[in-house]
Amino acid sequence: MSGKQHEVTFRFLAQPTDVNFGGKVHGGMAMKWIDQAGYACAVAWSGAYCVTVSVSGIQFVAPILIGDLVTVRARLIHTGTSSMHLAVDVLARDLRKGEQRLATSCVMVFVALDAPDGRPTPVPHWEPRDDNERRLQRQARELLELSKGMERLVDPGVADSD
Ligand SMILES: CCCCCCCCCCCCCCCC(=O)SCCNC(=O)CCNC(=O)[C@H](O)C(C)(C)COP(=O)(O)OP(=O)(O)OC[C@H]1O[C@@H](n2cnc3c(N)ncnc32)[C@H](O)[C@@H]1OP(=O)(O)O
Repeated sequence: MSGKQHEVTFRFLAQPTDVNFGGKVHGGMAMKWIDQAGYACAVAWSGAYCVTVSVSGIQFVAPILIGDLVTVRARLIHTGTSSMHLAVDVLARDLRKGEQRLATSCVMVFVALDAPDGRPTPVPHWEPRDDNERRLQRQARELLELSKGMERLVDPGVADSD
């Protein structure tokens, strides 16, 4: 069934174990949910084991509180040969008031592997279907160029410096 499902949504309640001393969900917890939803979306699209290679432009725009209904939505916005670029949004709803707000968003890149410790393997091609998806695909390509620029800033000797 690879190449069919381009979107995955998780829904659950924010729990006391997810929050910090201020009563707000830890940024790291939100990132874990984002990684899991992105992983599920990438595996569903590719039909292969996938690894995270980058997370870009992560923004924490509103807090998530205990008891909020959390929605994590990951959707495909670009495919390369073995890579899948996903927009991931985290929404929080106060169930007493019914108001939903955007809490966190980012763009992630996953790569499909031919085995859990294997090499990159091709994924089904994804085509945008409307102007909004074409805009998101353009942004994914721009972020990829920025990401390549960041890679050039990494000191290749850093792994030997300890
Ligand atoms: C047995 C089953 C177990 C199941 C279990 C279930 C567990 C259920 C819980 C799951 C929870 C969540 C799980 C999340 C998954 C992880 O968290 S995985 C852990 C974190 N990630 C990693 O360890 C990945 C480490 N990186 C690598 O191993 C290597 O970089 C890779 C990914 C194999 C790529 O190797 P490479 O030599 O760079 O390959 P290369 O051919 O040059 O590039 C491949 C593609 O990557 C792209 N790429 C490389 N670097 C970048 C970058 N910085 N930015 C953008 N694109 C990039 C390239 O553009 C290329 O794209 P395409 O042109 O093919 O479309």
